Amino acid sequence: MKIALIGYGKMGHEIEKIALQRGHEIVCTIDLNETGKFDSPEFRSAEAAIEFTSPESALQNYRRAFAANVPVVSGTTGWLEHLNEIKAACKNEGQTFFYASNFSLGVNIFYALSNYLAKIMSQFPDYDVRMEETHHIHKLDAPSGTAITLAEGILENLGRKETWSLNKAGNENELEIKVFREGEVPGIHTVIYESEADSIRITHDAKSRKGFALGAVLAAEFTKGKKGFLGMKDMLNLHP
Ligand SMILES: NC(=O)C1=CN([C@@H]2O[C@H](COP(=O)(O)OP(=O)(O)OC[C@H]3O[C@@H](n4cnc5c(N)ncnc54)[C@H](O)[C@@H]3O)[C@@H](O)[C@H]2O)C=CC1
Ligand SMILES: O=C(O)C1=N[C@H](C(=O)O)C[C@H](O)C1
Repeated sequence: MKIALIGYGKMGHEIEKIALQRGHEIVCTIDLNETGKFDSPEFRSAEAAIEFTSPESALQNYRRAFAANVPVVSGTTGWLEHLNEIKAACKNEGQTFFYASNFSLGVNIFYALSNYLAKIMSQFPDYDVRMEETHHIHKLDAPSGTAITLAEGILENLGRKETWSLNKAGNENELEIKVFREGEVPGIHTVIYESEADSIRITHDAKSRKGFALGAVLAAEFTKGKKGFLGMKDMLNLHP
């Protein structure tokens, strides 16, 4: 497949390695201040563009790729206030867009496990729930996109928390997400249920960025011949 990379940072480089190993061709890379490349024949020839940039630039990148009729796979976090605009572009303009807050298989299994645990815990109000996430010091957004997806699943399935809050314990209707930034940590997410008697913790600990990158390349392969807004639920049959 002909793949373009929008964002040639930590994830862009990791994705390039996996894409080449899987026999794909990288036809174009676009990083900061290279927007002219969106109009190039190389970019226009891409069968999918994989976008990992920054919260502020993601939306513009999607629009530019759509203008060239190139399907987009994106993992950039922190831009979801514009989600409806992108869903509308898929529906009304026939664009293809695949989004995941986390592309790794392990985290998507973890989402399903956490949703199931929350459903069980809806019957046991003696347990309070909180979350923790740890990432490298370069990360721009907090909490992580993964933590927000986990929190949304818990709110939906637990039924006794109304919203999540960042680093703010105390209000019993709020699910606290505690954020840590340390060294070069690729990503650790923990969900903790605690009663007076005991605690139950489930953790996903990424060993590297390989799992995220493989998932993004698999998603690009999955978009072939498809239109509309796609996600991991479409690619994997994991979420209850
Ligand atoms: N969904 C997932 O599975 C994962 C998501 N991420 C997310 O992906 C994003 C990028 O992560 P990293 O690669 O670690 O960051 P990074 O900072 O290493 O790389 C981002 C790259 O995008 C470039 N960039 C910034 N603005 C741009 C623009 N307007 N056009 C083109 N390029 C631009 C930067 O110069 C940089 O090279 C973050 O939002 C992060 O949270 C990261 C890992 C996994
Ligand atoms: O910025 C990162 O590195 C990561 N970002 C994603 C997120 O915000 O959840 C996914 C992963 O945890 C790594």
